[in-house]
Amino acid sequence: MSQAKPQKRIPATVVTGFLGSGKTTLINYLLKEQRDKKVAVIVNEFGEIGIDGQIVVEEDNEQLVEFNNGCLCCTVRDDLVKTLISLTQRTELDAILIETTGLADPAPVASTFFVSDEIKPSIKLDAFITVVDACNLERSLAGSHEAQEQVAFADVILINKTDLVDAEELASVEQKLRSLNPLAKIHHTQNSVIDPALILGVGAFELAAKLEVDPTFLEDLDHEHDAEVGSFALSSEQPIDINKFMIWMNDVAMEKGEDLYRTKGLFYARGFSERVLFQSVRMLTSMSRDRQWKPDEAKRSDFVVIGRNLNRDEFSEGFHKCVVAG
Ligand SMILES: Nc1nc2c(ncn2[C@@H]2O[C@H](COP(=O)(O)OP(=O)(O)OP(=O)(O)O)[C@@H](O)[C@H]2O)c(=O)[nH]1
Repeated sequence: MSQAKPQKRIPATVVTGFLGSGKTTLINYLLKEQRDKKVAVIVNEFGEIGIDGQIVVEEDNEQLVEFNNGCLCCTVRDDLVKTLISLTQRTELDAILIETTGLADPAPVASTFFVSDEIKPSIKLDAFITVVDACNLERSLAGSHEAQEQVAFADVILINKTDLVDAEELASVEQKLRSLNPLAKIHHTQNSVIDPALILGVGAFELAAKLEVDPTFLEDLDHEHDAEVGSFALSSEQPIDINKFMIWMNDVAMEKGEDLYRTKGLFYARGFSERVLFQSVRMLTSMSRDRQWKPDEAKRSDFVVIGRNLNRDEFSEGFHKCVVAG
């Protein structure tokens, strides 16, 4: 009897970053480097004419380009879902790249992948890549909420235009980014040149991979800084009542959705033989079973919270109320 072939889920990579940071340069570079692959590109721009789309098309007609006029984060999320569905039906794709406008709020784009049952079986959000202009980071962050969110949401950050800053400035840019997003992988680039393997097919949920390599990774995560956007980690070695946690976090997400950008956690949950993965994007929360705990592994829960003006003590209190009393 022949077995049904499991459906391959196409990885989708969202490229975000502030105006002029080097997103189109990156997409073009990736297309050139991936000539042997079938890659679809969705370019999202304000305005009637898709300039970036025209720049991206180049001469290679193996690759598909779709346009959305308007901003992905506000008006055209339905269009994004429709475009993604049509892409999966049209051809066997190896990857999808989505370039957002420099002014995009990343949360609604991310949430598209969480909420749409139509695209979930065939497309997976692989990673959020945020391209940062090393020369203009401070200015962009100061002037734009979206720029802060793009950094806070990133799974991978490219500090681009390194040719325009000296080593000291570069170190300070990196420190600033780290304080806003301690989880993201950071790479330095010039003209967005990077090994595609470092940004494509990396898996959006970086926390699990990082903890495999370094279980103490989250221990130094608390940062004291003035920025409105920040992050902290909460941990416990005692089991968590995951139902209680979900109820609490759903309430918190509803109440603070505007300021709670993103959370990610791996939990030692009572009654589960697997690690439990929880993440949220603004008001949307999701939970799933991860791999089995290994026999020699110390069970623990680590939960990372990224957002604006969040009170760590309040979160810590709520979190520790979900710890099962020993
Ligand atoms: N000096 C320097 N210029 C760069 C680098 N990377 C990109 N640029 C230039 O920066 C400008 C903007 O690059 P784009 O790739 O169009 O930036 P973008 O993020 O797509 O811009 P928007 O679509 O406006 O948001 C272009 O003129 C690029 O050639 C770099 O590493 N160094």
